Amino acid sequence: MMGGPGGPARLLNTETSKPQNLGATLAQFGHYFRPYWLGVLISFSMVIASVWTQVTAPDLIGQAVDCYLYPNPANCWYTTASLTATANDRIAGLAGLVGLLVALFIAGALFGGASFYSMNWAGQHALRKIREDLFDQIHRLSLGYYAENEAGNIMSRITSDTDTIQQALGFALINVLSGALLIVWIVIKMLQANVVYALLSLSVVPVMALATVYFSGQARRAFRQSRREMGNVNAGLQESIAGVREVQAFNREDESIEQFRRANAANRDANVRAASFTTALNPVLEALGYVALAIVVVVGGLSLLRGQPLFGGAAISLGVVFAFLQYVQRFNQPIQQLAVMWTNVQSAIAGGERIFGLLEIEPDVTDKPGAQTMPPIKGRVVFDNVAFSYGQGAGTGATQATSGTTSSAKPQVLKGVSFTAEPGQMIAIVGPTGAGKTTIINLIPRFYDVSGGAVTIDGLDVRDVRRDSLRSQIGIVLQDSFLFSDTVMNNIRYGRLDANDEEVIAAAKLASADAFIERLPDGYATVLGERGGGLSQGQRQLIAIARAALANPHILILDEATSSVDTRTERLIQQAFDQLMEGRTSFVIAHRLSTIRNADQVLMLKDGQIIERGTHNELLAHRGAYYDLYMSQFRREEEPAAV
Ligand SMILES: Nc1ncnc2c1ncn2[C@@H]1O[C@H](COP(=O)(O)OP(=O)(O)OP(=O)(O)O)[C@@H](O)[C@H]1O
Repeated sequence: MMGGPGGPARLLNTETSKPQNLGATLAQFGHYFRPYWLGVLISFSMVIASVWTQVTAPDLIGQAVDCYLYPNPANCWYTTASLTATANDRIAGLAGLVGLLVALFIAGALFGGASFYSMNWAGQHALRKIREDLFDQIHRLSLGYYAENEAGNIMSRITSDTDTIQQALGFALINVLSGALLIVWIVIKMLQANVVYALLSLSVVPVMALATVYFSGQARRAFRQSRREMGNVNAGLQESIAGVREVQAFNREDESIEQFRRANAANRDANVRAASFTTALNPVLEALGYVALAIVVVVGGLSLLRGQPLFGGAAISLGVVFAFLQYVQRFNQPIQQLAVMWTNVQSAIAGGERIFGLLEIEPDVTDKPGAQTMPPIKGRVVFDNVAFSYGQGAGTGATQATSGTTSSAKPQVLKGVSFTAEPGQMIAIVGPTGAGKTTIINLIPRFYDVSGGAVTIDGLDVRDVRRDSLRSQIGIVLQDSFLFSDTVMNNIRYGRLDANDEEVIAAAKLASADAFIERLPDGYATVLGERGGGLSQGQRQLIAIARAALANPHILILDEATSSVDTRTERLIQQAFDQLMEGRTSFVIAHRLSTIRNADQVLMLKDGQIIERGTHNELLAHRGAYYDLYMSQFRREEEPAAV
């Protein structure tokens, strides 16, 4: 639950101590942009062209003054017009220059538009690939990863972090690039025009830079915090929705709402903080911009009035003062933009870091290079001295590495488990809660890898075969199998996607699910609610059995429901299980006496070890732990039969 031990607080730490490697993150972005290099190249070229129009315009405005309005041949390079040119000639020349300026502005706007368009094109393509890779990675990560990381946080990476990147690629990056280029280019132009005047005009720049670094640094920190809090808000939301039954059953609505409110308030505070820094920067830079303008006017005006340059250096013309006014004005705008947009780019980089961090996690269960395809399974399953502890794989290890915690020795959940299931046998696994029953069945389809020993099927170690070829031959029916919000037909078809309607219905009949499905409002076309809402638990299990039957697996794994369903449904489920298990090697976490009686072998598990094994009758005769379990748990089931 939110705020509980090992909950979002742990993730918050994970994020805080994560190394921030700008170079590596940029390299990753580069990797995704490489296929769209042409779009990026066009975009960058358009940025250069657009900035060129912006630095050329002040020159032309200066020339309008020096050549036509207040002619000064020494500074007029645009035309050979002399001081004696008539007013009409000067007006005509000025009109031509204005026409050129208009053309320059139009070209600048077109270049600017083209740069945004091509960057967006490349960005959207790269982002699509990033999303696809994320989605693939979600499926590659092992169950161990999901046991340690909240779904809400993972969703936040996929949705809000990619959104941040999208915004940055959409406009912030181009603004930052063109702003930076414009500033450098203007500085060079100013220095070329008049070094002393340029240095005086630029004297506020260090103050601007300091203000920018301070405010954007603070904003970046606040943005980071805000994104982390957003992850917590999402995790809380997701948990509350998924666990709504428990929340209501235990009257924990107030606590749940309060915890959510706290995470939400922390997110709000972080956002307000981020906003206050980004908005405070603008007025500060604007004020400094006016100071720069005042310096240009005062220094330029005094030099012109005195007819000699102040502080030495080359003489200044009125055209140069006009050009400098333009330069300084143009200079202010991108510096403000740069600072604000840079925080956007920074938050995108931070989002990228988190996304690439997720993409870089090596799943702890992967196919070996050159792993072979599992041949059709005959069904001999051997556990050979299997040991297992949770949280030892590479994927979960990576999480620990990023959280900075040292991995302590994990308790062994299975110790020296050995047994053999012959083809077609039914193995019932019994034992107290937490004994390791689920863990054993999780090792057969290789949801986790053993820490010691080996699990082999028909003599092949499950680690040596491709997981898809292994899992496609194993059917699993859990107590609460996941049903999708789709039709009943498609939910069953999930077991084998190429099955036709007749095959689906045949599987439903085998699972004794056909009768109740036919009674649903739209029969097989009935759309189920999320997680199979609208159906009883027994009905959901019957659909899950039909799904497994359709897959026609060689090995079956069944987790019998502990909660009681009505006797009729119970009988149906039992029949369905029996039908399904026929001729297949089956492993059943057994909660019903009838299942255990039918089992070829009963494995009695305690604290991760098999403490007794044999058939039901053999174990009863042994009068050990199984006998005690039988007396306390199963005897009741037998009594009515005995009457
Ligand atoms: N993902 C996990 N990470 C860490 N420990 C786990 C994880 N899953 C289970 N465990 C621990 O492993 C032990 C065995 O759990 P397992 O689920 O196999 O027991 P079980 O016999 O199936 O219990 P039950 O009958 O209650 O389902 C327990 O102590 C449990 O706390």
